[in-house]
Amino acid sequence: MSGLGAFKGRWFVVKIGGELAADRPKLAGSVGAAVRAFLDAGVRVAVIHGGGPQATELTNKLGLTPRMVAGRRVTDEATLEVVKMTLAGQVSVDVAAAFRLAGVPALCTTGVSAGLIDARKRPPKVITGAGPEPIDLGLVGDVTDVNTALFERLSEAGLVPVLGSLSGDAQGQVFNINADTVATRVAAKLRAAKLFLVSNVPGVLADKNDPSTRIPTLTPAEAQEKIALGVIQGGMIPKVEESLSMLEEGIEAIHIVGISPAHALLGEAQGAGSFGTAFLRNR
Ligand SMILES: Nc1ncnc2c1ncn2[C@@H]1O[C@H](COP(=O)(O)OP(=O)(O)O)[C@@H](O)[C@H]1O
Ligand SMILES: CC(=O)N[C@@H](CCC(=O)OP(=O)(O)O)C(=O)O
Repeated sequence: MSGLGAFKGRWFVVKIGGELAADRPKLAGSVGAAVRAFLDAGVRVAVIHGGGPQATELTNKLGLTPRMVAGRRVTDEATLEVVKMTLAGQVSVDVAAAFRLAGVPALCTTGVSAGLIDARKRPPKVITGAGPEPIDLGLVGDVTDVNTALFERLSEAGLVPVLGSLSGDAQGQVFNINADTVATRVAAKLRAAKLFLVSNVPGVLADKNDPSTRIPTLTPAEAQEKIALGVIQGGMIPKVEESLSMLEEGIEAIHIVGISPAHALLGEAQGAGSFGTAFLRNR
């Protein structure tokens, strides 16, 4: 028995790092198969994907210079064009194809569509790991609202909403948002039973270069300490920070999990800390 039946009717939100979209059969056999199993158990699923590596690659090809600050992209007009081309283009179609392969009816779009994700420009902020001065990230947004009624309707129609992490406002402005951030906000608004951040690493590692050092569970205090000590760096910082903010909003289970082995996501859904890193409010 899978144990997933306990979550029937609840939402699972799954975030896929952009890097994972490149290998469609691998994505289908891991995340796709897990989402199929969630749906079969009556769990509602929403997926958010990134596309950071593809955006960086295209930025370089165009002779522009990518700039990341603590895992977030500084986004001027030209960079936003690149992010639109990659997230809403290449990555969206690759993810759609992988889900087709897995027999998952995914409707792939971005948070801009029908106001699924509403945002406003993020004001300059002091960013962890980037010095004491406030940083203006340009056309990067903060989520202001999630159209949960539309998520519900898509789910009731038998579809899995799959969103690239672009968002917009009613004035027609488009914003780039870190996909981990969008996934966290969507999970909170949907009151999701679980949020999974699926990445190229098996979880939070005590030594980021050694996959055998996965930490099965972390409390908020332990996670903050690992950021302060520099054990958690770069793209892992937004994942962990967003996870912690979500725990503060009262949601109990966030899991950072890898794409390998293929059954890691499904296994982690059935046993917290068995294949990834689970964030728990208390232990
Ligand atoms: N302690 C850590 N444990 C695991 N990964 C870490 C750690 N510190 C930094 N990282 C880096 O974070 C990366 C994952 O973040 P990121 O590349 O943004 O993933 P994604 O594109 O899936 O959102 C890993 O590839 C790794 O290089
Ligand atoms: C503001 C910001 O940083 N946006 C991200 C959105 C894509 C993303 O998060 O992609 P991954 O999940 O593959 O890292 C970016 O432009 O890279």
